[in-house]
Amino acid sequence: MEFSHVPVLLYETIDLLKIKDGGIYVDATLGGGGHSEEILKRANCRVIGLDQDDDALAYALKRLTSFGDRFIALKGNFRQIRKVVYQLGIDAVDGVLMDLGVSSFQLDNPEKGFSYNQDGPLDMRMDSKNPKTAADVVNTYSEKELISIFYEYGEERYAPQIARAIVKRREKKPFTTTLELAEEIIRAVPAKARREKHPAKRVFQALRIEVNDELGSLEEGLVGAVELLKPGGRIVVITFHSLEDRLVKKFFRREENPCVCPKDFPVCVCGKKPRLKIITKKPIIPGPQEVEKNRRSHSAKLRAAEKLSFA
Ligand SMILES: C[S@@+](CC[C@H](N)C(=O)[O-])C[C@H]1O[C@@H](n2cnc3c(N)ncnc32)[C@H](O)[C@@H]1O
Repeated sequence: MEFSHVPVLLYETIDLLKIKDGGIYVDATLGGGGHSEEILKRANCRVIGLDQDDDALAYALKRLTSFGDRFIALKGNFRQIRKVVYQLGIDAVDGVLMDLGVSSFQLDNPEKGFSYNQDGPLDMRMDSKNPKTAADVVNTYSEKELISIFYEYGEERYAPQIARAIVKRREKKPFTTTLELAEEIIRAVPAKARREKHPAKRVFQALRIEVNDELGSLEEGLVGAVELLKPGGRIVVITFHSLEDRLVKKFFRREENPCVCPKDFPVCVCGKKPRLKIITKKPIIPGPQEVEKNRRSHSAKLRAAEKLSFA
């Protein structure tokens, strides 16, 4: 299958990273290498590209081979960003980029099991070594657990109806494919919900987040990234749904203003020092032209912060 992915908010991202000669940058979500390529073109710098998907790594390696040893591709989860970079003998970097979620290549490849429009195995693992698939979640989690992940990770209002239908159906035959599940969800929701977005959209998002522990990885990845940054180094994060964006916003705010002393204390006694300065007071979003050219960019939000010199 042809690898196709249009990088989102490309020039905004590269400008915010302040790419410079001699700099070292981590593209923690390498994907098709679109952002990495632009970083490498911008200055005589180095890029460490990280991805947990073998197919993405293979494609990006081929695409960026002309940059020689300025580009290194590594397999790994960005929750271990520090460990992976330290293993290269590098103890600090000038910038980190996280362009979250899955690429168009992953979404459009039915074999990966992310699509509710095309049939494929109910998989959804970005890392094929991950032992848990979406089928495992759907066929083994209790009804209560399914309701909870559909509510929490999918913000799905019909979570109880959908979980009930899944549990009833799997008693007869476990789910194995994406369309089996999508069709069951369509049957489970009221008719009016079938007229708006695809009724399976939110449940598929929830399952993907659960299978890949996306929010847990993000929390750990952000902590690791900040520790890895040099003073003055920047972190840029592009999110695609409100759960991710909220997490990044809160993390940046906590790092900018970490004091936990009661408000009426005249001076800070908790000793927590700020480590970041937020660069984007409001998130940057794609303009209408970008959204028109690339529909998948419509929900993107970019936030950036800089590591403080004394942090
Ligand atoms: C939106 S795509 C990135 C696209 C890329 N910026 C480009 O221009 O082609 C996200 C990529 O990050 C990878 N990914 C998502 N979460 C990850 C994680 N926790 N650790 C490593 N890679 C991750 C996915 O496998 C996917 O290839």
